Amino acid sequence: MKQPRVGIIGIGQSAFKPKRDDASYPDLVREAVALAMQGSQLEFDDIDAIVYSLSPDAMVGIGNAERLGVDAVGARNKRFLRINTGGATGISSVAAAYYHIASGASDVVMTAGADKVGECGDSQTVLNKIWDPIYERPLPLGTITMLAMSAVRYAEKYGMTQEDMAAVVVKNRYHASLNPNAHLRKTLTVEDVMASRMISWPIKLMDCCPQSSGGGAMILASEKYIKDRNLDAVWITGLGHCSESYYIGDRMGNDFTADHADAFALRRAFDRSYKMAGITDPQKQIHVAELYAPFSNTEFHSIESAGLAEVGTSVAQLKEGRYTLGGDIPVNPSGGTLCTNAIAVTAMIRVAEVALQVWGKAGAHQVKGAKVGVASGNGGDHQFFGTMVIEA
Ligand SMILES: CC(=O)SCCNC(=O)CCNC(=O)[C@H](O)C(C)(C)COP(=O)(O)OP(=O)(O)OC[C@H]1O[C@@H](n2cnc3c(N)ncnc32)[C@H](O)[C@@H]1OP(=O)(O)O
Repeated sequence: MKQPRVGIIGIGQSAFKPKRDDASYPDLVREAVALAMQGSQLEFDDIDAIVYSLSPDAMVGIGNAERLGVDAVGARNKRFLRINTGGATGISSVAAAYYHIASGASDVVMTAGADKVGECGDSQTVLNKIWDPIYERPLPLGTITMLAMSAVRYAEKYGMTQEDMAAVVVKNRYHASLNPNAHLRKTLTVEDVMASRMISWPIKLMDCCPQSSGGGAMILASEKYIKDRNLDAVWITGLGHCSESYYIGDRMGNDFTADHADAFALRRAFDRSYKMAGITDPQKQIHVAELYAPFSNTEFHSIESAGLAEVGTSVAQLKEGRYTLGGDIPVNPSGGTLCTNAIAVTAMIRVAEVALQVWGKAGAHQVKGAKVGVASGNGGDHQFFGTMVIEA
């Protein structure tokens, strides 16, 4: 039986900034919701259910902040569900909205959220609390030290250098310079990145994503609803998830369950969404990718997990320009997570940006002729992964 499709009919995203002193947390959610509503030709009463995208709420400084979100999204008397899979929260939320519709429970679902990472004090101190208090927290682990270990391992296995990592930053900053919503928009050279201060070897300041504040929202609807009203839409044709062990110590060494260099669980999530979408040769069938990569080194294993390069070959291909706008398969044409990271909605923005690309609405960072794209999200201690194929 042919599965009914789920379409994306509205997208709203803030201009992401280091701080949004002008807007409270629910104001930021509302800002994105209003933008998504504007694009969708719908009224609030048309929305059946809300999926609320909220990762660890210590970032926004309000415990169980989804309670505040109910009014911000107009959810009174509606179905309401909070999702949290760390950095993957945004793509998990779009997936939960998809499942509401695919199950037949709802016709029109909104997913929305916001984050104020730039206003949380010190994200690394907050994020350290996600690790086991006895075995891993005291190392000390933060997202940067965790993914620095991944960088060391990837460099050891495949020969990546710090200059190669810098080349990812140069590409993404160029892309972000074309995206008015991106947080870090200044273009850089490899030398600029190399000269920036060391944070956790080999990751330097410019190899890091920033701490961003802003909101995101998307509206999804059933194929029947869209066709009956002759609405404009792009389509989610594949989605996949996979999770990994909590203990990162179990992902290293000679007897590993999964090597921290390679993001095997992410690869499985891509395989699942490609199978559903009928993608058999991603390098030929995917025109654009928005891959969740918060630190420069992680873009390489994300590209390889997405099947856009053989394992260990993405460094060379990136340097040849294959993933830059104008190249064969542009990766993160929005500037990606490396230039903007409001954690609760970052993975939603990956999906939204791919949707805008295949819709032909991405503005100055549009990939010419893009009709099929893929998005991903990573969260927890590199533990939860989600992927999605979007088609025009
Ligand atoms: C699943 C996931 O998403 S994992 C990722 C989750 N997110 C994170 O882990 C956030 C990672 N980033 C950070 O923690 C911080 O940005 C850090 C540690 C890299 C830097 O923070 P700090 O040392 O406190 O820098 P601080 O905020 O004081 O800023 C100092 C300067 O560096 C700049 N800066 C801060 N972060 C970055 C960055 N990532 N890249 C480039 N410049 C930056 C600031 O704009 C500021 O510039 P200015 O002096 O010209 O105004």
